[in-house]
Amino acid sequence: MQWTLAVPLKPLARAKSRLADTADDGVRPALALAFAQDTVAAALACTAVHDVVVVTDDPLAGRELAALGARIVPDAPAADPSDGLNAALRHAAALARAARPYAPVATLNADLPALRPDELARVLDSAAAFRRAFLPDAAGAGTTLLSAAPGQELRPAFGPGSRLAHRRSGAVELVLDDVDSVRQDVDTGDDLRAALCLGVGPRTAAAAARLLIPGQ
Ligand SMILES: Nc1nc2c(ncn2[C@@H]2O[C@H](COP(=O)(O)OP(=O)(O)OP(=O)(O)O)[C@@H](O)[C@H]2O)c(=O)[nH]1
Ligand SMILES: C=C(OP(=O)(O)O)C(=O)O
Repeated sequence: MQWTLAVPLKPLARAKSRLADTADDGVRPALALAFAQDTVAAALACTAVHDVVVVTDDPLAGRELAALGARIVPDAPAADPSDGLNAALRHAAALARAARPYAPVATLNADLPALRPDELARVLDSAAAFRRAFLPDAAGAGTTLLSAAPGQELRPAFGPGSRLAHRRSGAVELVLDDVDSVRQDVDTGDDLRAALCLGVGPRTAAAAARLLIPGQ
């Protein structure tokens, strides 16, 4: 099955605020961009992926991710600004549906710098059996991927506790071995160290080397 992926990315100056103790304001935007570049490059290299739509209002990230082959769309105006992420995802999913009505759609967070194309393919192949499905993040409370089969609404419920929210919404939780790279999002310094242990993409490796993280 050939999926369209919607990848949301917050403006870089505001992204990854929980990494402030690991990466200060001067370097965090570049680190957030590196995460997104490695995520999108791995997604585009996945055999199950037809195309990647990045939803972002950040001009630099838009240019860099378009250069990798992603389509860039701006965030939708959100009625509730605290729900900007879910509004952005509904907007991207609607655009994806308009372009490819019979294709399955999935969202993928932009902070998966260790993402491996083969592991993403396994997750998407499993998701294809369900109307809606999701993958919990490595920490266990969040979500890194939410999928919707053709004809199904995505109904994203990202935010704190989204694993439970997606489960309660009727989406099927995917329970898979050996897909750590799709689950390892990076919110904190510990997450970044865990991702480095899995093996990150080249842009994140270069950006993290500049942080001089112990143990690298
Ligand atoms: N387009 C868009 N993407 C968003 C928005 N809010 C969050 N995201 C993206 O959604 C994904 C999951 O968000 P988080 O893991 O909380 O990332 P974050 O908001 O950069 O991190 P914190 O500042 O630490 O909360 C990441 O890829 C973010 O860039 C938004 O309002 N618009
Ligand atoms: C927005 C989310 O990301 P995180 O929990 O990583 O902030 C989520 O998992 O729903």
